[in-house]
Amino acid sequence: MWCRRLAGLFQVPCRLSRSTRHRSLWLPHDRRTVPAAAARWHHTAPESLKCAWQLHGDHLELRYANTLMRFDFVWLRDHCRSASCYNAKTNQRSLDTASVDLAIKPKAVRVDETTLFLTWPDGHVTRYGLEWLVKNSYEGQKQQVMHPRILWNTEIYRQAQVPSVDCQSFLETDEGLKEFLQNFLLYGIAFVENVAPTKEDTQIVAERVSLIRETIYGRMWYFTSDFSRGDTAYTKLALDRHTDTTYFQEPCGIQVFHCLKHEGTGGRTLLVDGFYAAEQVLRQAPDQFELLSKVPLKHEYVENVGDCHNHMIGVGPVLNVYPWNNELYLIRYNNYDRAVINTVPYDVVHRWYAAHRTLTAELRRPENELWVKLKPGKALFIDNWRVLHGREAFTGYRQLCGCYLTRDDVLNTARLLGLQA
Ligand SMILES: C[N+](C)(C)CCCC[C@H](N)C(=O)O
Ligand SMILES: O=C(O)CCC(=O)C(=O)O
Ligand SMILES: [Fe+2]
Repeated sequence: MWCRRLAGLFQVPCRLSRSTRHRSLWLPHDRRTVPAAAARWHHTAPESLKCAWQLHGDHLELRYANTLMRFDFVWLRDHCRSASCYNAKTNQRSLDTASVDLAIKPKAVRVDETTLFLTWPDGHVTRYGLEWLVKNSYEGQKQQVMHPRILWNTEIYRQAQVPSVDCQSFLETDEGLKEFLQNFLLYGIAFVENVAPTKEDTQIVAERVSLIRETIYGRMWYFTSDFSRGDTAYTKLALDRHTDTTYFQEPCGIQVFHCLKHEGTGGRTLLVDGFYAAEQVLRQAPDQFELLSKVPLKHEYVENVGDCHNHMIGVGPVLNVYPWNNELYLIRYNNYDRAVINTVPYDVVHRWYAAHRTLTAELRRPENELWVKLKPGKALFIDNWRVLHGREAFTGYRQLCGCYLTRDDVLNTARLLGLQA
């Protein structure tokens, strides 16, 4: 069980070609409403290959825009967009799904050039635009990614010459904010330049994008190497690449850093695209990728320093993928904060260590590392679900401020500006 390939990991999108072996089943067009018992192909126009459908005992099969879709009858009843089933003002379902007979079947089905019509046993009629069905069907979704991204190594990122946005245009124009967010969504990092080097100004910049996520570290935090908290971040030591708050059930979505002061040497910031590294693992060793996406483990934060007493535990795999299309959406990688592994039997744990090693080797390739020196005025936003950060050891006084953002609200802002997020 543990080692089974992810179903459809390499599956090509479910598109129907003309040479499909079902071809002989595609029967000529029939415009009449057909009783639900009919199990043969119907076309919307003679010879039309654009749209055809067939009723089966427990589902409707529909071919449209080169996509073969299968719809469960309860699904078709549940998503009815008629005024009594769906409130178009609030975009909310009014239908009580629990009142739908699980054995429901349409009494009659008809398809014209644009629309599917279903008549239910109680006489209720449901209509679906064929375009809507392609967009909203499982098969349609499977062919799409949720989040378009450009995976990068040092070379790819440098070649792309992604511009930083100027603070004024970021704060005052929608175009500035949109350009910033587009880069952030594509690369998982983005910079704002010419921010006044104070905590208050950093907060204004952060709040332009999202709500601040308050955590055990506060809302807006300052930190320096004073060991005021029981964590290596509050020292001058180097920090290897990691994502933050892996010990939360939902790790923070975005991290904002703004270096307010550094009088000394070292202290450069390291950035690595975790999804680029994970993709290399998927190519080289799909079984290892799968293991990393299936084996749940704990990360933990235990703190007892001064007045700070905290014990946080987060559970989840290193790689988190959407089950319907295997798209990676979250990497939890922090070897400092990884807890005792007690959720995995011994033979699996050994294979997990091997998989973790493969991923670590990719994450540590020098050609995947982006080193930047954060300076006062330059605020950095990091997608903490994707891009790992670290830092070089340093000397002297160094002060960083920043905050975490709630991911939902960053994506909300992006969608309102018309971006796919
Ligand atoms: C950013 N700030 C200094 C507030 C907190 C640092 C948290 C460090 C912790 N080891 C983690 O990786 O989550
Ligand atoms: O000091 C730094 O540059 C980053 C430290 C760190 O990893 C963190 O605060 O999350
Ligand atoms: Fe960190």
